[in-house]
Amino acid sequence: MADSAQAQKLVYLVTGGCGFLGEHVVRMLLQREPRLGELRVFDRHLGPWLEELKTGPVRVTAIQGDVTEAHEVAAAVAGAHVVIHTAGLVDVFGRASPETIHEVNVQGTRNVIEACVQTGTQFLVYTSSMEVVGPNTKGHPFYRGNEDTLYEAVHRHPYPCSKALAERLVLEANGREVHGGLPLVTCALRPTGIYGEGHQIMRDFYRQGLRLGGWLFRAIPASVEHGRVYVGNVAWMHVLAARELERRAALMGGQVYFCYDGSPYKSYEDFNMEFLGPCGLQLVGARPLLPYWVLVFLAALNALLQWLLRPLVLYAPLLNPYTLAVASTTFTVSTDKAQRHFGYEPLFSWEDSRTRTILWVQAAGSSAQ
Ligand SMILES: NC(=O)C1=CN([C@@H]2O[C@H](COP(=O)(O)OP(=O)(O)OC[C@H]3O[C@@H](n4cnc5c(N)ncnc54)[C@H](O)[C@@H]3O)[C@@H](O)[C@H]2O)C=CC1
Ligand SMILES: C[C@@H](CO)CCC[C@@H](C)[C@H]1CC[C@H]2[C@@H]3[C@H](O)CC4=CC(=O)CC[C@]4(C)[C@H]3CC[C@]12C
Repeated sequence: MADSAQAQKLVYLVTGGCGFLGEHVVRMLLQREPRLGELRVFDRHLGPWLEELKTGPVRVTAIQGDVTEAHEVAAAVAGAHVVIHTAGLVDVFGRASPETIHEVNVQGTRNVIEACVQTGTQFLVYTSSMEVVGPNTKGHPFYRGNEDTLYEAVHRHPYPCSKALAERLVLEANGREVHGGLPLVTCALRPTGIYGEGHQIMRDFYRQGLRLGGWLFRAIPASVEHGRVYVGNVAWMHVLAARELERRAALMGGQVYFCYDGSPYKSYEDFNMEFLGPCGLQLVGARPLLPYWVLVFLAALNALLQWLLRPLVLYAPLLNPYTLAVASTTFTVSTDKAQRHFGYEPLFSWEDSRTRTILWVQAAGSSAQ
């Protein structure tokens, strides 16, 4: 019995499998999941890199679809053993409307859950976010917190609101009976700010620095610490969680886990300089060059301009009241819950993660010129 279970080949579905994190999850599954028989990659926009994966020993099926369309999700989920749901609209810059963010992140997640229930898929791993917890609207620091740390989670921005609602749906669905009579087993992983190969904001900072002659200017005090996590380790945690959900259903079902690794706690800007520095950029100023109230004013001005210009053009700069609040609030995680529950250890050391990211930034920068 145990032998036949071990020999069984499994069908995995990764929603959002062509995104920044999703691509790493897809590649990690192919490298590190020995029981993988078929890998379905579901995304609204399929990447051309998927073609090269189709020549390997595992069947890779690319499915162009929209998580907001229940029938498309149900068709993709049917027959899958495990779903890793990373698809989401990551927008804290006001590019999409609050309704669209809600539709993709909340209704999309509801569709995934219902598809599991209808088609008999038993295991669901959801990519949540640290934003479900905070920083809150009051700017309270979250210092070396874990999954049990008490924190006043109050959100107003559509993105964290949507992630919190979706996470709740996923956790509440744990234990629901799926088609065939077995219980659904779910868990949610909460990455902090992810970095690594494919990180668009890092690339944008690099290009901006190049345009400014190699300089970036400090805006946030170095004392504000952020916990960041390497994308390869986030992907690895997804693969392990998905694998162990079956064996450890009673322990892991309905649980949340922060995604963590050995990346150092630093301010957002100082952390980025770990990669941008070796690529030739310099961060000017030991302290912020502008007083905080000026940044608050500029962020508010950007929000006003975005609102005024919306009928004519999309104005969505990096700085707005929400991104300023997140960047200016300490949020660091210190936990071993994933290690205790399913044996997670980071696959990539900080040195490896740093080197891989630097190489990617260098390549991304040169391809831009
Ligand atoms: N980037 C970060 O620092 C963090 C991201 N997360 C979460 O990780 C997940 C992945 O985020 P990223 O890879 O950074 O974003 P991303 O934007 O690179 O990837 C999201 C993927 O979902 C797809 N997608 C979006 N709407 C869709 C729809 N309606 N139907 C089907 N596919 C759709 C996109 O095409 C994209 O490929 C998201 O759920 C996000 O909330 C959580 C914590 C931190
Ligand atoms: C004030 C600027 C001066 O240089 C810096 C602005 C940086 C911001 C754009 C980023 C600072 C913190 C980031 C967020 C954080 O890493 C947590 C996140 C989790 C998610 O689930 C999605 C992305 C993000 C909200 C991330 C977005 C960019 C920042 C706000």
